[in-house]
Amino acid sequence: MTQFSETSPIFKREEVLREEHHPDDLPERVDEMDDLHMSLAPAARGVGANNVFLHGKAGQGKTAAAKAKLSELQHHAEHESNHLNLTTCYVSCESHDLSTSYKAASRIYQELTGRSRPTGYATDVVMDMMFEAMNDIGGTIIIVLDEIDTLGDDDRILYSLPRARAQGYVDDHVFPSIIGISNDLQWRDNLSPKVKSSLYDDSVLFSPYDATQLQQILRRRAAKAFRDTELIPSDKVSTDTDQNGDIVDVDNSDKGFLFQSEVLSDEVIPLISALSAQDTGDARQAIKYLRKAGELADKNNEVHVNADHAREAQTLVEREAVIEAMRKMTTQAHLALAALTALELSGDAPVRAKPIYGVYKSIASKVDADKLGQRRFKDHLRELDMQGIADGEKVAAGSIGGPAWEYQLQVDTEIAVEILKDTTRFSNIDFHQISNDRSYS
Ligand SMILES: Nc1ncnc2c1ncn2[C@@H]1O[C@H](COP(=O)(O)OP(=O)(O)OP(=O)(O)O)[C@@H](O)[C@H]1O
Repeated sequence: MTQFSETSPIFKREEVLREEHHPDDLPERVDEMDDLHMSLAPAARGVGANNVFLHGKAGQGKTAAAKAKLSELQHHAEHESNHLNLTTCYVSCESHDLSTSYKAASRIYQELTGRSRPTGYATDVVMDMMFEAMNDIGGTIIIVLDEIDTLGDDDRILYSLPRARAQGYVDDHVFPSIIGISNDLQWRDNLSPKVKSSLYDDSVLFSPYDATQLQQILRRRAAKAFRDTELIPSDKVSTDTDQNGDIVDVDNSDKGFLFQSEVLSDEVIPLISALSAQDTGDARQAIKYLRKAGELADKNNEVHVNADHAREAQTLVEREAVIEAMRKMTTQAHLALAALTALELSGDAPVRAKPIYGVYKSIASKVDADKLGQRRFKDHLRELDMQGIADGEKVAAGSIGGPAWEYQLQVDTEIAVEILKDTTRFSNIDFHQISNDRSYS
């Protein structure tokens, strides 16, 4: 039996590699932080911040930048300013499932007042309660709405909140504004012109990190998280040390820091950075790979993290992401997955789309779901392929001509069954029985 241990040969402070760690400095985002600074600067002058929209792909530091800049402003309000009465409020629309203006307004009300979320009122009433709470607080109020696209088409709050002063929803002594954050560019483009013009006075684009920037981010984290790993100010480094390539910017000063680690082999951070940069340039993903690589070494009681750990970490993290994607799929996508899973269990995969469609229709009847036509059903198979859940391969055309495709699962069949059975609709389905029942196809 493996014993639990209070110490690790690898980690010093592994929590630094978790999502809840908030960096104070983001030297790779100096320009974006400057833009954000300009948008918030009017608040320091007592006239309220501009509304600003931060956009860019996932894991590009949008949330981290907003939180860091707001804490700078908060520090200014508390220690440097005589007049700035500042209230900030961070709301994650996705985590709290804020898919309507009603839900968003009631959550903001809760955050501002500390009271419970109002329920059972009309949307207008809850919006009024939110504005009334702002009147009670007074001064500059900056609301961060993260994953703002969760609101979908219900854009009422996005119209009312940024224009609250102009519309007279709040008193003259109140200056509310929004920092909206989204990685869904399509959603932003589809906003009505009315909302677009009121929601963002300013907008800041966060473009994907390249491999060099990711290396810097990882080295700063690694120096805090791993044992015998540090950043040494370059003016304190003895001249006979080889400084090639590992100088890290820590706090936007001109002073570089030399990265040294007894635990991470030299290739680990460049490899992880290259893997993540080739993919989406997502810092969250890169940090996850680094943490997982450390955990793998730790699990084996090894004292060094090497490139093999990093590669295995990537495989494991990607697999977890696919599983997460499977859980979040729509009913129709789950039905397509269910049909392919049943055929995988019966040993019939790789299998063409037509027999999968037959099994799909049978399962759809069994769970009382709508049945799509064959063409739209095939879109779902292609979607499973794109998400890495299934593998589709073009095979020789049938006698009538045209390309034919064969599909097989890319994920472990038992995992697919487990995830489907977690979905209420499929909880009573016996996939092993379906796979034995030839009448399905
Ligand atoms: N320049 C940076 N320096 C240090 N850590 C960073 C940097 N950029 C991002 N991170 C870290 O990467 C992770 C993801 O960043 P963040 O949540 O800010 O991204 P995001 O752009 O808001 O992504 P999403 O749209 O998916 O929410 C966080 O752990 C954050 O601390």
